[in-house]
Amino acid sequence: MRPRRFLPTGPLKGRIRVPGDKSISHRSIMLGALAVGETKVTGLLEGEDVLSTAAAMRAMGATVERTGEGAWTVHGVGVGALLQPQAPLDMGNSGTSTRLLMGLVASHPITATFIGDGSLSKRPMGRVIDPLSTMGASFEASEGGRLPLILKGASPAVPIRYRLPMASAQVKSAILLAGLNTPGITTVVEPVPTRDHSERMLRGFGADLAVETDADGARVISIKGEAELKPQTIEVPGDPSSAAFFIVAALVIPGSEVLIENVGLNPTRAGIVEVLRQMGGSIEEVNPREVGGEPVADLLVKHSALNGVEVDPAIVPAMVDEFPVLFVAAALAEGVTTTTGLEELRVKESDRISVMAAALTAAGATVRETEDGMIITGTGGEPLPGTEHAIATHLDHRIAMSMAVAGLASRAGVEVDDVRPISTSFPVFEAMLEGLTA
Ligand SMILES: O=C(O)C1=C[C@@H](OP(=O)(O)O)[C@@H](O)[C@H](O)C1
Ligand SMILES: C=C(OP(=O)(O)O)C(=O)O
Repeated sequence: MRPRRFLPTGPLKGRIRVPGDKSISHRSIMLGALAVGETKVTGLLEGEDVLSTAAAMRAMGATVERTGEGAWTVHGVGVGALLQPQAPLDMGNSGTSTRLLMGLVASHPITATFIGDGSLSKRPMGRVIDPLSTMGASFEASEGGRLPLILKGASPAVPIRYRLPMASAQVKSAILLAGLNTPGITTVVEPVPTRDHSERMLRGFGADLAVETDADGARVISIKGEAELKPQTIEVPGDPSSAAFFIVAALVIPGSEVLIENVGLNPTRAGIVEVLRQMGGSIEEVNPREVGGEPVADLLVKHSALNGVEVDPAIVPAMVDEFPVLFVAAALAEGVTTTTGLEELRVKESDRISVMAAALTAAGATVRETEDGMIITGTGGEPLPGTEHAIATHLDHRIAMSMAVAGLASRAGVEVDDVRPISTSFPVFEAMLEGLTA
């Protein structure tokens, strides 16, 4: 464990460029590994989660190489040609790697064992085991459908039409990726839209994928199997989930003004910007453009007096990973912030409702945990008192970074028990913070 106390700071000033989007980075390597020929990726996130995906694709036959900072090449094997891995696939802390790769393996004639760290081994995999079993894959999972698990792929797999029982881009993507090597048409019905990077990128790689809206307003996504993917050149935009920590820090620390360059603003991801603006946050989009088929802008963020809001549960999937840091913003706002519809937060790297409620309480904030959310009464801009003892982050990078931001806006600082998990998604977080406070 590497504990650290994040101390109160003066204004954040300067410009930063956050690392590449984690979701797009995972998918760049996976799809590159299924295309015959050379895929070139720039701006790849070199976090541990993405490195787990890279190692797994190597173990299944692809050549995945780093050629420079964030610059990678992938030589793929072709859809249907993944090789039998010779050792268990270690997914580390990464739910996305695990669930998406389970989809890929499910329709290949190979068997793979998936293992992970203490956090990942507690997370539910039944949500992908169910649809992938219907497609013909078989599973030997640990109790409750958890890792470690052994997955035997089906060849040929059977196409399905599956209605998502929860809002999850990982489950959607697992089924679509399984559909790539399944004869016929595989369909996912998505009542609540979630991040659409898989759809955009599968199309970009040449898969035959259609998206329609049914009579009830659900998205119906169909992919034609036995696809042939063509290698691509991909520029990965900056990760809005990483930018969120610095957006909130700049908003809550008096005198701050920060320009965050190259932030991905795909509408299925940008909910945090919308909610912080509703709270009164000054976030200006400078130089809007397209990068890698995704909308991107530089964000100019200035310290603002924030007000509590009632967050519309319909926006939850578009900011599902940003709630921990939103709770911090709410704890420093004027008035009450209410969040509902957050049940999915309980099955992330930690139970992000309970863990953040405990951490913010320890830092002196006024919060009440509910079954599906949190009600927070803010300080009206006064710093939080801070923590006496280290708060428990439970191997959850987003808890560590959110409470780091809370520490910057506190009187005594906030101590987190372990900052190592930060490198799963944002290895340069501490260095960037230093740069802005120097
Ligand atoms: O598809 C993806 O890349 C992701 C989907 C989300 O998970 P769920 O699908 O479990 O909501 C998100 O929390 C995760 O960080 C990345
Ligand atoms: C939930 C997250 O990631 P994953 O599910 O890939 O572990 C996250 O990064 O916040």
